This record gives sequence, structure tokens and C-alpha cells, in this order.
Amino acid sequence: MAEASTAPPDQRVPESIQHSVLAEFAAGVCRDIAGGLLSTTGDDLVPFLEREVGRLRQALEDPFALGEGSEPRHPPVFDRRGRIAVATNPVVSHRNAIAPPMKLVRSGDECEFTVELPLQYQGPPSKLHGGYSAVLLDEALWKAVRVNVSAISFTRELTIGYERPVPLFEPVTVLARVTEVDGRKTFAEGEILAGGEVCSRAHGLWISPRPRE
Ligand SMILES: CCCCCCCCCC(=O)SCCNC(=O)CCNC(=O)[C@H](O)C(C)(C)COP(=O)(O)OP(=O)(O)OC[C@H]1O[C@@H](n2cnc3c(N)ncnc32)[C@H](O)[C@@H]1OP(=O)(O)O
Repeated sequence: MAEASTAPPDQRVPESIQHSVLAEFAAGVCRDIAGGLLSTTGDDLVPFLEREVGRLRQALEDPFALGEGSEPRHPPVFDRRGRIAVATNPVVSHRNAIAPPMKLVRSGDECEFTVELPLQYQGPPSKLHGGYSAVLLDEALWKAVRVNVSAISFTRELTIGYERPVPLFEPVTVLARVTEVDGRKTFAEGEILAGGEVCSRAHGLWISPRPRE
């Protein structure tokens, strides 16, 4: 298998479905280790790590059993230059161990995501770090812009209002929609909700780069 973490994109090689499933499984184990390292102390630490490493070892011994009947959530795709592109997105990609990952459940005029945040995203006790609320909202609003405007756009301004803390360890919803399109500029807004109540609100501006001369 290619050393995907160090190889530049154009040196990555195509991979089987089983390897994509294995990579996503390994990212999931990394996520569980990251959370467990924060909640496991003293004598529990070694058995915890042995258990997690054991899950990974078992998958390595029989990656085909792991992949049987299942599809990777984010299989590598070919980019416009025909190179293999791994889904690196740090919010939604199952292959990225630092992504929660946030899941798109509805896409259209309004985009809806769901996500459950574990301990590694904690700011105040049992609550989401505010900077990470901005990350979730940036991604969700960018997606609403992406779905509703043909040109690719990048975040130019993003304003967050923190009305209530976002809880960890339970499903939260992230909503996003476009409010105005004005040439290269697209304005969007959205919210993070928990238990039906708005915790954070965002609005911002996305701009598509000037076409090259
Ligand atoms: C393949 C992509 C995968 C993406 C994955 C998900 C990513 C999630 C979203 C992100 O996080 S993107 C990453 C974070 N964003 C960036 O890194 C963007 C950095 N900024 C830029 O690259 C440039 O500033 C940008 C391309 C966004 C715009 O550059 P321009 O030079 O084309 O914009 P310009 O400054 O000319 O502004 C365009 C227009 O907007 C106006 N404008 C700028 N700021 C404004 C403002 N705050 N309010 C109202 N209007 C504003 C500006 O006056 C101007 O108006 P006019 O067209 O009428 O002249």
C-alpha cells in the first residue's frame, strides 16, 4: 500500500474497496483512541490501548472480512487531472481521523447535517469548544453555497453568535442555506441546534475567485 500520509497527491495509487474500508475503519479507531485517551486514566489506560490496537490488528489480519458487503463512505475519486484524490475534509471525511465526522442528511435549498461530538472537541465541561462550532458552521454554510451556486467559492467572512452551549455526546443538527447571490458573492446563514433549540447562529460571505484572464 502507498504511504498515503507522505506521498504527494499525484503519486497516490488506485486502491481496492477493501483498502478504502480499512482506511476509514483505521480512522475510526484513531478517533476512538483520541477520545479514550482523555477519559481513561491510571490502570485502565493499558487495557484500553490494548483493546483499540487489537481492533486494528484484527482488521489488518483480515481486511477483506472488514470490507465484505460494505462500501467506503468516501472512496478516493479521480480529480480533473486524472489523479487519485483522497477525501481529506477535516469535518466530514470518514477517512480523516480528526473529523467527527459530520454527516450530510439533506441537501438542497437548505442543507442539513447531523453530528455527535466526543470528548476531544470539549471546551467548557461536556460542551463543544466555540472554535469548533465555527468549523462545523463554516463547512455547512460552504456546502449550501456549493450546492446552490455553480462556481466554487471560499469563505471570506464568517460571523458566529453563541446563544447556548452545544452539548457533547448527543446528536446535534447543523442547518445552512443561501440568502443572497450577487455576482461572485454569495451570502449564507445557518444554525447549530440541540434538542430543537438554537445553540449557535452563523452568517457569512463566500466569494468565487475572479476568472483568470
Ligand atoms: C475545493 C474546495 C474544498 C473546500 C472544502 C470546504 C471549505 C469550507 C470553506 C472554507 O473554509 S474556505 C477556506 C477559508 N477561506 C479562504 O482561505 C479564503 C481566503 N480569501 C481569498 O482567497 C480571497 O479573499 C477570495 C477568493 C475569497 C476573494 O478574493 P477576491 O480578490 O476575488 O475578492 P475581492 O476582495 O475582490 O472581493 C470581491 C468583492 O466582494 C466584496 N467584499 C469583500 N469583502 C466583503 C464583505 N465583507 N462584505 C461585502 N462585500 C465584500 C469586495 O468589495 C468585492 O466587491 P466588487 O466585486 O463589487 O468589487
